[in-house]
Amino acid sequence: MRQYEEAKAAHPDAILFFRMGDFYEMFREDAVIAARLLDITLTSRNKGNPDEEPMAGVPHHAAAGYVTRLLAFGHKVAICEQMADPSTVKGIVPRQVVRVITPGLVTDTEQLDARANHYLVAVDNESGNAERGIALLDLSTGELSAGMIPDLASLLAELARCDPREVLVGGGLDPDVKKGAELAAPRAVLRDDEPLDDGDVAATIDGAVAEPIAAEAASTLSLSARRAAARALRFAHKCTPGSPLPVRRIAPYDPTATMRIDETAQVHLELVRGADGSRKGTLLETVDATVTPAGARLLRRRLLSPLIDVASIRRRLDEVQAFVENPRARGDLREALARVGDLERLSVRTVLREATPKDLGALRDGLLAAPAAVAATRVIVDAAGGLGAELGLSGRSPQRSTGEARELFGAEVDTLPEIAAKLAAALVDRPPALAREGGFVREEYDAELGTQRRLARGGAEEMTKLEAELREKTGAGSLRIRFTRVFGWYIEVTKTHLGKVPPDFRRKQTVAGGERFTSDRLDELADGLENAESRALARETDIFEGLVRVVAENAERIRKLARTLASWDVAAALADVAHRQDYVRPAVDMGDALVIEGGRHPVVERLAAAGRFVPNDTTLDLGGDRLWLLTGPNMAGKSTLMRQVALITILAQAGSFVPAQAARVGVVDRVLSRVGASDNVARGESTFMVEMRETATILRDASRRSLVILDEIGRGTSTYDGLAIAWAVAEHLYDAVGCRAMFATHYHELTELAQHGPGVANWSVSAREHGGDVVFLHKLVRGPASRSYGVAVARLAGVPEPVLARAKAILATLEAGAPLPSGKHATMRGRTRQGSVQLDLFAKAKPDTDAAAPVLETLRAVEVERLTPLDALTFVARLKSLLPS
Ligand SMILES: Nc1ncnc2c1ncn2[C@@H]1O[C@H](COP(=O)(O)OP(=O)(O)OP(=O)(O)O)[C@@H](O)[C@H]1O
Repeated sequence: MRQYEEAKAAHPDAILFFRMGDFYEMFREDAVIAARLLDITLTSRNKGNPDEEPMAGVPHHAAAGYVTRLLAFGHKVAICEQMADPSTVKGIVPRQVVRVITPGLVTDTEQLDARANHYLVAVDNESGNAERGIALLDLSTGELSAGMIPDLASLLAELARCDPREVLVGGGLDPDVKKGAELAAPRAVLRDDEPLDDGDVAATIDGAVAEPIAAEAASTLSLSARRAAARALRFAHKCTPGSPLPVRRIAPYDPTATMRIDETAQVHLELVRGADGSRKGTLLETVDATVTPAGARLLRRRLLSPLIDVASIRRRLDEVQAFVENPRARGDLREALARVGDLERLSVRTVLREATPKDLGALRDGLLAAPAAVAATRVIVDAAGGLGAELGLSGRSPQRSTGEARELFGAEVDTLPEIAAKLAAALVDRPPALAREGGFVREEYDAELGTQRRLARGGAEEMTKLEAELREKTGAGSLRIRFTRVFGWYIEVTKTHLGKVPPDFRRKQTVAGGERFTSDRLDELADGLENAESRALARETDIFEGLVRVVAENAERIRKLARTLASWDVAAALADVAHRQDYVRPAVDMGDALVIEGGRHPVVERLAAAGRFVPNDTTLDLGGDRLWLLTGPNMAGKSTLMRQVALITILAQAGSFVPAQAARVGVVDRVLSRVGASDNVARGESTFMVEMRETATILRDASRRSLVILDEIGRGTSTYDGLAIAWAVAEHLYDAVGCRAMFATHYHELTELAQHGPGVANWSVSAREHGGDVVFLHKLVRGPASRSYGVAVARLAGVPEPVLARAKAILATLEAGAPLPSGKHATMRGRTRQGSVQLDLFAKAKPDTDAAAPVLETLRAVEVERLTPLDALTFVARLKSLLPS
């Protein structure tokens, strides 16, 4: 247990999987926790003795599944392995913790979602400022980026975007970060990180990786960013003590270089996760036709951080267009890529010395498929002279030159032919997942291996021959030569034939049906055979380690290839979607307009029956209509329309074609949205509180270049408050922010805002009533909605007829300005229509009105300290009497 004590002392916060033969055993508290969480039997070690203690175990070959479950509960798992074959060691087998698996540091392809990155995030807040350093590490792909985050809202947007499994916070977990992070990154385990001295930053970074990267990082990154990177690397390095981390650079991460999609907008727009947390019904699911895991991950990242640099966006669109125009190249490429697999993650596994023969086999298949992918893109380069015109509204039609196409698709792509050839020559067609049983290297690959295998095979044949010989010689028909792992080779003779056993047989064991023997000849053959087998296995292990080393040395080349293939995969996939779903290339510029002709909602159009989705034109333009007031009955399609505008913008800036007949997108820096009312019980806040908080964020963060989408602001409170807030918010967006905004509302009074100034436009989504039922046309028309059809929609929803009839009657009287059934006046709408109360919300606050003047005068004159309580009451009554009734 000394070894156990040592390993546990080094990793007190992890559950220790202590390898003993074919099992990983857990002891004490670890065993108790694991038994409870994994539903495995809790036993005890040294039962009945004073040092009896709890123990639980899992078979080593099934460990991955158990580890995954423990990680899901937020635990760390330390894997302590036997470092030598127990049969070759005298005394205690040396053991060592080779890996600590934590929720954020998973590299086993079986445990990872192939189509999403798996991040550990480190936040450095030691300065205590709102501006923090942030680092994003995906150990499974070896990517690390770091930068500065200006404020808490940006931090939460970033956490929501990358959906980390673990967040390290240096400088103390302040309650705001903790609360925000728990909501923005619900799957993450939050950890307080240890202190870090500024002087240790460079050494910590370089100590964790194979080749120094700290100096280069210092030239591009701020100290806080590097501190965050050092925290992530320090943590990861402690978890993979045996090998340097597969990180080759710290990529600068600049949140201002990409469109920020607010945490709430990500949720409301259902970009990558739907309401139920899955991919179902999301934008990602609709446009993700990638065929490689790395391509899927890249597309996901691109959708969550669209670009704002026009040239880069056009470059991506050029790639997509090239594949739209070359369906054959697209098809060939996708066919080749489908065989490529996950080169990125597999190469990282070789660097971490975690690769299995199966992984090497997959790498081989991927590398062998790469040249066909390159050849497919060559077709595009060759056809480049004749590439067509840019579509969309820009009116330009640039002819792409061969040079540009060559630049797009890389003049030279290194497909590592020598590594592919080596792996192809060495490995069998389908290598097994476990290295220790051998059988994955081709016999022809290595002379020594060939010799030993032949000897082993020869030995096995000799055994068969010997068995036949002995049977014949002794006349014992039931004589068998057998092998078991524990017992080795033996000759078994059943009871009936024992009399025929020759004298040179030596008895080894008595079993139920007979006796087991050995002989000199059998021993000699068995030795030869075992020797040959173990030599063959040793040789194979050497070859395997050599191959892993060679691949690891070339990991950076493989990753470069993987990145190229991933970006082609994304372009070809988007082209495929564009082709199938009839998307067009958007024109993207730095203008102020967002012009969509015949736009469709990418997700809703797929769910609608074929041909039933109604396209709509929308133009938001800082020089024209920039604030849309959208009215229309429930279920008319207001939310759908607004989301469609946001999604088309996001798709365009992510570099995708868009679901429209034509589109021009003047770059948007942020998409901010507040859609629908949702309770946030976790935050302990009411619907209205959440709504106002989100609205506050929008008003604070929106810039002139932002796109703001507000759906039914103010609905969570009383009508007057709600309308007043909605009105003021719309005004602020118009006057102070001056951005492009869409505002859907059921407050018909709000449509009067159109008189506020140029650029405020009323639109409505039309519906028709037909025999008491409402028919949704889903078509946008200029002007406010004429009425709201609430009662008709209620009928659609199955509200009983008597209730509907009563509602209709009340509505009619209200609209005529009559009081409520209780006798009191209630609605704003009725009175406004009659003109009896005109809302004058735009009027600036007026100075004291004439009516209030006597009240104020009286108030000013009173000497408060001379009033008795009774006087005070009388005084209030007098004040009241001075006010006009
Ligand atoms: N352009 C369209 N073409 C066809 N069907 C549409 C269209 N727009 C919306 N729909 C359908 O109408 C349904 C209701 O749309 P949506 O939720 O956008 O309405 P809404 O006006 O926002 O309603 P509410 O005011 O009740 O929130 C959608 O689920 C969709 O199926």
